[in-house]
Amino acid sequence: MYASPSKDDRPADKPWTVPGLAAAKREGRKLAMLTCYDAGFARTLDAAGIDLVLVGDSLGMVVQGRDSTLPVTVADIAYHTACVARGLSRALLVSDLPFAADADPARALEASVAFLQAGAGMVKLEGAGHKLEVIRHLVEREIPVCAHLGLTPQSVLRLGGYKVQGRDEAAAARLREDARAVQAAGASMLVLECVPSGVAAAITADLDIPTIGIGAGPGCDGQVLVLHDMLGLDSGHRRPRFVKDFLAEGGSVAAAALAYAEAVREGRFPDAEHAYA
Ligand SMILES: Nc1nc(=O)c2c([nH]1)NC[C@@H]1CN(c3ccc(C(=O)N[C@@H](CCC(=O)O)C(=O)O)cc3)CN21
Ligand SMILES: CC(C)C(=O)C(=O)O
Repeated sequence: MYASPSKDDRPADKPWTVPGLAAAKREGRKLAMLTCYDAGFARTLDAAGIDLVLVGDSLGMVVQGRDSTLPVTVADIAYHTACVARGLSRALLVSDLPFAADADPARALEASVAFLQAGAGMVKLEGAGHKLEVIRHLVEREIPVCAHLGLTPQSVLRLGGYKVQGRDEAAAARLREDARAVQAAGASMLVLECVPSGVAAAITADLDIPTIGIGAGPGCDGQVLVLHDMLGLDSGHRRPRFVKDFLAEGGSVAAAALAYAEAVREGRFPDAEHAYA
């Protein structure tokens, strides 16, 4: 028997699709995203209503204990993508192209195919510039792409540390141009990391694709945090301003994920204390 549609059919209970993300933005529904690296946490986050999970190259730091994301390989991300995929039934799985795997279109395609075949629904890559060609190459070959601008951790050697980006007017204008360019290249979503709240809000208003902030203020269409950070684990370095421990108030991993999802949806996270002015 087919269930008839009713007011009780919440679209939030259906698996997320790429078109669903753009619809969420149009309808003003905020997206809650967390990183995740294994099936056990994936099941818990999925059940708590987390919309998107990211197998981020942050796994190099929080899982492997390295001091940057640069040593992470395509095989590492593919392995964790397969693990996470087995734990999900509703959340959309995004996998990070690690350092240099997106250096040219052919390499990026090969890695992205491996991630989609392991269960990802989208791949993420850092930057604009020559990466625009990579985005177009992937999107033309039916691979949904999430772009990532602002603080791009794979640029840590050039940047000299993990610092807020787009602080002066010229840098903010460049960031806004890059954001328009990744959308024009075909990106379906955009992560904005460590940018002043006003700049992120302006970019969010400029674009039709959802923006997902981390240290980018409350004006984005969604938020992401590293799982270990929102569970209060010691990351081995100074805790960034945007990190909030949701386990402290939740009392369990499931409650922490639920509290995070609700705080994002209701616009209570991030507040000014967890953003850059
Ligand atoms: N555990 C963890 N959480 C993350 O969010 C994260 C990683 N690892 N690894 C990869 C990158 C590195 N990230 C970081 C790391 C440090 C800061 C940080 O301390 N930022 C300063 C900004 C200072 C400024 O420029 O004003 C801060 O005080 O928040 C930000 C992002 C984000 N990503
Ligand atoms: C922090 C998020 C956005 C990320 O890129 C990662 O986990 O690698």
